[in-house]
Amino acid sequence: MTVIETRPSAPVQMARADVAAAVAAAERMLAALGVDTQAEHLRRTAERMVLSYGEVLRPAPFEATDFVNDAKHQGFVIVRDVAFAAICAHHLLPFVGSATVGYLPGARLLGLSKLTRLVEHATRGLQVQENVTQQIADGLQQVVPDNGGMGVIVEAEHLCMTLRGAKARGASTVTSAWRGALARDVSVRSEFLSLAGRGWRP
Ligand SMILES: Nc1nc2c(ncn2[C@@H]2O[C@H](COP(=O)(O)OP(=O)(O)OP(=O)(O)O)[C@@H](O)[C@H]2O)c(=O)[nH]1
Ligand SMILES: [Zn+2]
Repeated sequence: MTVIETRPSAPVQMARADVAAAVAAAERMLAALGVDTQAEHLRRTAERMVLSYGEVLRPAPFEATDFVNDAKHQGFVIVRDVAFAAICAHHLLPFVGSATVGYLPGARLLGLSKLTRLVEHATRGLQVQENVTQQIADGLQQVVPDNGGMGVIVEAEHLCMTLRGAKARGASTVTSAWRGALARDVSVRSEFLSLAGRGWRP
């Protein structure tokens, strides 16, 4: 069993964060934006901001329980539509969506919930969607190294693109990662897409 630790490169580590300094800075930022930080609803907002970011940015380690593949299952194992919310590295606004993650097992099977935990783990930190997609695939490779191939599809709405800026309401971004047989063989990839329920999409 592999323990997936906090990524050493995770940009935010609250253990190292100076919460008091962050609250003071957030207070100053709100005041500089013209916010009345003494109004009743806003008095503790700087502190809540800092604690909220601390909570959503830090990946929690987990144990990737695996089992012997005693039935010698050779078909795909796919968990579809794992919902997530992440924070974008460029604007610190959320991007919200879902991931579909699957692999062709070898001698070991991964506990199904661990596929969803890989998604949760990859969506902590200040992130961009392409990195989330690759990190889910990298994590899966780490916990089931003898897999025959894997596929990851991530779809999300970026609030930095829909709430502000381009205001592209309804636009979603799709990213994919293919490894092993799925990278080599278009028919294996097509089977994954059809099982993932995305065969009808470009
Ligand atoms: N590749 C990639 N880009 C992202 C992601 N999240 C946000 N961005 C983009 O990061 C870019 C930042 O561009 P800038 O021109 O520096 O920022 P900006 O002036 O706020 O740009 P606009 O959003 O176009 O108003 C924007 O095009 C965002 O859409 C992501 O997950 N992946
Ligand atoms: Zn953004």
